Amino acid sequence: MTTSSEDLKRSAALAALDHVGEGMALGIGTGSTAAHFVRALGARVRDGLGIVGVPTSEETARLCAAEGIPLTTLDDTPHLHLTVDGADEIDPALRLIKGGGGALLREKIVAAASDRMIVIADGSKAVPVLGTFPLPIEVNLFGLGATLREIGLLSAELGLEGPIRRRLGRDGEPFVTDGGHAILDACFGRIPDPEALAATLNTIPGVVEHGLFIGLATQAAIARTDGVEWLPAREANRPHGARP
Ligand SMILES: O=C(CO)[C@H](O)[C@H](O)COP(=O)(O)O
Repeated sequence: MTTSSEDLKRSAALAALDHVGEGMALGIGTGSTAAHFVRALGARVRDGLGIVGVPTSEETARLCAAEGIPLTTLDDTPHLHLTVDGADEIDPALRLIKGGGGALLREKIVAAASDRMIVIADGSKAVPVLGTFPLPIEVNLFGLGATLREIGLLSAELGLEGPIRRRLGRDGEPFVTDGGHAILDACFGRIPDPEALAATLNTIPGVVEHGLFIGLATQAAIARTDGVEWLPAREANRPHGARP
């Protein structure tokens, strides 16, 4: 019997669900893998599990509502126990590229508000070096051309070259995030020093956020045909608010 990629995503989601307990405040991720988690969590909630969730996108909020998962906001619940989310790439140090679904800003805010972040993914997302997946960068619509130029110039100083394109939606129109911003997809290829690139992007005024998640994931559940591999690069329970 063959195992489909959806089966693997579901296996990773179910492995993460084992870490959810009564009374938890959860960050709930976005994307097709996170959707498996939402559906499995919904079934547990209907069986009586008491949790509240903060969704990382309008799409996830709609799915949670359909599953009967009680939702809250970071205004009412600013400290979360655990976030479960997918990723586009995961390296051995648990550094991530996220934002393939365009939700990276809320995903990063929610992950940063959480004691722990479990990344769920099928094996295709585990890479030795980040960068094959184009890096999503959320930018303000004002000054978009100038921001794009600045990203190109500063990343070239780090030895990173390649096209940077404004993302289009399925309808061919420019993609707009839940926060009303644009996404640029930077096709740099290998990113040997993600910390340096993150620090550089953080200095560019029009950049709202970027898809490099560094020091946020505490564990990853990577589902392969022979089972779920956990990457515990660091033990869970990063002190709240402490980031390297
Ligand atoms: O970062 C994300 C959305 O912004 C997703 O978690 C990431 O794109 C993975 O999605 P999928 O599980 O559908 O492959």
